[in-house]
Amino acid sequence: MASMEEDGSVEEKDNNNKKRTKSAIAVAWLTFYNIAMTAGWLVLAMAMMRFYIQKGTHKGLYKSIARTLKFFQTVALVEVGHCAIGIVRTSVIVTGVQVCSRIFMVWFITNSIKQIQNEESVILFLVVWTLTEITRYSYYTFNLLNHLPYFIKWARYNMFIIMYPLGVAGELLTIYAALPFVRKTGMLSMRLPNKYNVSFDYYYFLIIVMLSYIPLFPQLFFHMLRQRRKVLLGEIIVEKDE
Ligand SMILES: CCCCCCCCCCCCC/C=C/C(=O)SCCNC(=O)CCNC(=O)[C@H](O)C(C)(C)COP(=O)(O)OP(=O)(O)OC[C@H]1O[C@@H](n2cnc3c(N)ncnc32)[C@H](O)[C@@H]1OP(=O)(O)O
Repeated sequence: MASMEEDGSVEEKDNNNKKRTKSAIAVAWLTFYNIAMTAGWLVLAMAMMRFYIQKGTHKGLYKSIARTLKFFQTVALVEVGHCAIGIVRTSVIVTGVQVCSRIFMVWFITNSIKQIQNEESVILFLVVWTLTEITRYSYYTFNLLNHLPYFIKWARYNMFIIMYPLGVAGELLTIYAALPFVRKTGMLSMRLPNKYNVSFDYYYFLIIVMLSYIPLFPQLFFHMLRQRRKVLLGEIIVEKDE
């Protein structure tokens, strides 16, 4: 009996140790990830400023930062994995919509349609994303290190009130600017007849994507308002199970 109790407590200790080790690994990974992403978006911010100061125009700016942007925005897919395996307390759906819509904007709109890369709306969402991500990833980093300056916390949970609508405006205007090119070229579309017997019109798909902002954006925005109330005002918020 004594030996069983001993075994039990050894097993319990072992489990606790595993939990501690796992969370230590998770914390180490998240700290590394957030520092790398803060650095990445800072590099982007500096590259954009340097370009504008040197050239005095936004024309050509997207092209000059495209590789770095594609890399860091695509890496953000890892965040959906963080939620799925439970190392961060965030909804997979909220993160998935946020990350996928950004990746879609980068790869399937701005990168694929060269004619729109110099639109002001592209610069608008790029500046907004950059400011948002520098704040967000530095918030997570300092939070993990238990040394969170209040102004970063304040910025994380206040800036989105202006940045979110501005970012969405930049994205929607960019998709809108892409529509004539997509219609003219028939890019990424499949017309019948074809061997798969499938028809897909990217032009109408983009219109559906634009319309999907109407139900999805308020949900993301209100999610952030709830987070703001929780973190800045200390309100206890009971989230529905997903
Ligand atoms: C096929 C194409 C489909 C297209 C469909 C289109 C529809 C799209 C419609 C909507 C479009 C939106 C487009 C977006 C535009 C922009 O981004 S504009 C720029 C402004 N944007 C913002 O301000 C973004 C704000 N939103 C968010 O930050 C997101 O909601 C979020 C990224 C999902 C984050 O929210 P959430 O994680 O829930 O809140 P937090 O308070 O930050 O975190 C909760 C807890 O999780 C911890 N955590 C999360 N991530 C990390 C991490 N990387 N490292 C460490 N910890 C992390 C965080 O600390 C919190 O933990 P606790 O403190 O313990 O609660």
